[in-house]
Amino acid sequence: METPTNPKMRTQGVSVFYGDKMAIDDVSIDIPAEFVTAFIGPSGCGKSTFLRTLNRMNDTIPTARVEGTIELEGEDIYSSKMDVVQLRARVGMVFQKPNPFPKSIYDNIAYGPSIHGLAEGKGELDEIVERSLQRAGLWNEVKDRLTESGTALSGGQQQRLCIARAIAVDPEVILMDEPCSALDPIATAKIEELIAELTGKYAIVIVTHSMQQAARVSQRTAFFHLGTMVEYGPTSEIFTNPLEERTKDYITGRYG
Ligand SMILES: Nc1ncnc2c1ncn2[C@@H]1O[C@H](COP(=O)(O)OP(=O)(O)OP(=O)(O)O)[C@@H](O)[C@H]1O
Repeated sequence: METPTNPKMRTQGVSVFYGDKMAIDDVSIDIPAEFVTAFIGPSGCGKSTFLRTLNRMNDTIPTARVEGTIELEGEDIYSSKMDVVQLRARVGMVFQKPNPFPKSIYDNIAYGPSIHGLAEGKGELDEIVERSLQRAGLWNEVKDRLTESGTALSGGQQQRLCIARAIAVDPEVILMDEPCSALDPIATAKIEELIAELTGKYAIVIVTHSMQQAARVSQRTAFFHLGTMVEYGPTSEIFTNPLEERTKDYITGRYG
C-alpha cells in the first residue's frame, strides 16, 4: 500500500471500551491531509466509535475509554495540555442528522468564529459567513434569508449549513458520520459534490453505510469488522482487489 504523503492525523494502537466491552481493538491508521478517507463496514463494527476518537467526541460518553495514541500534526490530542474546544474547531464534525442551532442562518455560521476570536469586527464576520456558505454551496440559496432560522431549511440545506458551520472556524480535518443517511438522493448528490469540492482543502473522514458512496467520494478506504480495522488502502484497490477475504466478502455483499 502506498503511504500517505502527508499524514494529518495518526493513530497508534487505539482501542476503545464502553465499560468492559471493547468496541475498537488496536487500530493504527494514518489519515492523509490531501484525501477523503472512508470508513466502511457492517453495522456495529465500530466505525462511528473510532471516528469519534479523532476529535474526542467520546469524552461526552461517561463509560467510554480510549487507549493508544492519536496525534494531530504530531500533537497528542489526548494530552492534558490539549484544549478540547480548540481541538474540535481544528477537527470539526458533521453528524448523521443535521443539527443546526435554533438560531438564524447567519448566527449558525458566525457563532464559532465569534467564540474563537477569528473575526475583528462585524465586517470580517460577514465575510466569514459569506465565504463559508459559498464553500458549502449554500450561499445562493440563503443569501436573502440570513436572518431566518437555520431549522427552517430543508434537510439537505441544513446539512450544508452544518458543513458551512464546521468550515467557518477554519478546520484542518472534517469528520462526517453518515452525513447523507437522513437525506433524499438529490440532497445526497449535492453533499457528495460538495465533498468533492472540499477534497484537498481539508482532510475529510467519512463514515458511510453505502459502498457506492465510499467509492464515489473517497480516495482511501478503511474496512472495519467486529472492532478491528481489517484493511486500509486506496479506495480503488479495496473495491477491486482487496487483500483480505473478509473485505472481499463484504464488498461482494456476502454480509453486512
Ligand atoms: N454509547 C455507547 N455505549 C455503549 N456501547 C456503545 C455505545 N455506542 C456504541 N456502542 C457499541 O459499540 C459497538 C460499535 O458501535 P458503533 O456505533 O461505533 O458502530 P458502527 O460501525 O458505527 O455502527 P452503525 O453503522 O450501525 O452506526 C457496538 O457494539 C455498539 O453497540
